[in-house]
Amino acid sequence: MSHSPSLPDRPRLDLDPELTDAERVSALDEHLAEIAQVHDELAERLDEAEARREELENEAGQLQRENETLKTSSLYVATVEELTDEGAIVRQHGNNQEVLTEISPTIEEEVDNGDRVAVNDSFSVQQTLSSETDARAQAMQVDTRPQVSYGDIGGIDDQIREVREAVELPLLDPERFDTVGIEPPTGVLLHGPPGTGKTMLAKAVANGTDATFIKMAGSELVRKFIGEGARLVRDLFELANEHEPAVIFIDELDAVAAKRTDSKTSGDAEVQRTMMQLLNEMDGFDERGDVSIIAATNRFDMLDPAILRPGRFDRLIEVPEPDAEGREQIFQIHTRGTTLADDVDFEELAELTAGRSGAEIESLATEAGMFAIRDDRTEVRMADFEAALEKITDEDTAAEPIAFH
Ligand SMILES: Nc1ncnc2c1ncn2[C@@H]1O[C@H](COP(=O)(O)OP(=O)(O)OP(=O)(O)O)[C@@H](O)[C@H]1O
Repeated sequence: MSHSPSLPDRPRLDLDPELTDAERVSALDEHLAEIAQVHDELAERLDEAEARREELENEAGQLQRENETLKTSSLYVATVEELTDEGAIVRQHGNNQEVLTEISPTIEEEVDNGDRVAVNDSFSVQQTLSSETDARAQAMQVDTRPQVSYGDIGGIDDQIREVREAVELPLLDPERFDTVGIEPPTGVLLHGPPGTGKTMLAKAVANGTDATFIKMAGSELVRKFIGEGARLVRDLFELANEHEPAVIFIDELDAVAAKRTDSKTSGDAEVQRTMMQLLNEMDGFDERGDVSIIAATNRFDMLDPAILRPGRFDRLIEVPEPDAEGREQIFQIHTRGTTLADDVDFEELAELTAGRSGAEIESLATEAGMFAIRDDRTEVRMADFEAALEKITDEDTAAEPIAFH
């Protein structure tokens, strides 16, 4: 197809006034023929242009559709294992498949080993994932100055003492262990029902030793960051080293360290890999500096005994539901900033809340405050606590038929 930009010249007609009629007619005929020719030529050009327009329209439509599918089709998340001359080796999360693939030229420069990237159906790397979506940032919560102190925790004084012995002493006074000739515990495992202050305790230890608190939730490792568990565990210990002194807190340890089952599903294999990485990190713990490891679980019975061997989580501390005295203390702690009426009796409230955890007592105190606010009062009365307790008990009954006491 020709696309010559210039159009044929417009035929000109110069009639000599001296011409005879016959000559004039023949000149006009000739001119008409020229015009007809230019017309044909232009008509042909127009056809060509129309055809070209149609072709371009089709092309545009196709690109538009491709663009839409690219935008709407899901991309898979993978990690770049290695950049080679032949392309990038990426490992897809979820199924752990390793593939040799190419990187889209527009982002070739940005991609590095270890990056999280998005790949399309044919595994070609389409984009690198920004730091906001970076699993490391999402999976770990770093608090350089946790605000919890031992005085904020009620009813578990023995546990506080035990944790301090196991974690603070080796950090603050390592010679004492040397002198007696014993190894300080490697990891402390807090176990007990939910909401009893295990996380608080780990934060308070970090606060008490001026250490950075780094938390990772075991359940998220296996649910949200499938395929990345082992790498994240390695990152966790690396991060702790960078932030020395640091307290590593692994919540819901049972999610990554459950007893081995016979099933050979890939999910299980993935959890196993994560646990192996954790065991490796803990076994290499001697060379580590001022890093303490604390873990928590509500499902002690589910733990793989391998994780409890000496040199791993070798200090077990049970954090039970608070007793009456503990509940009274927790009421006091969570109403420190509250204006209380004289009739508020924590001893009685403690009796009324048998079986409740610290977390539940905290929400009870908040709920009681809400009753006072609704009633336009500035002080919270005993009746507000009672109403709050009733509300919470009703909610429990609605949520599950077997309620607390
Ligand atoms: N012993 C306690 N003293 C004071 N407050 C407590 C106590 N236990 C729990 N709380 C309150 O409940 C909240 C939740 O507690 P925390 O997260 O420490 O519980 P946990 O044992 O780690 O729970 P889970 O097992 O569900 O992670 C705390 O922020 C705190 O306000």
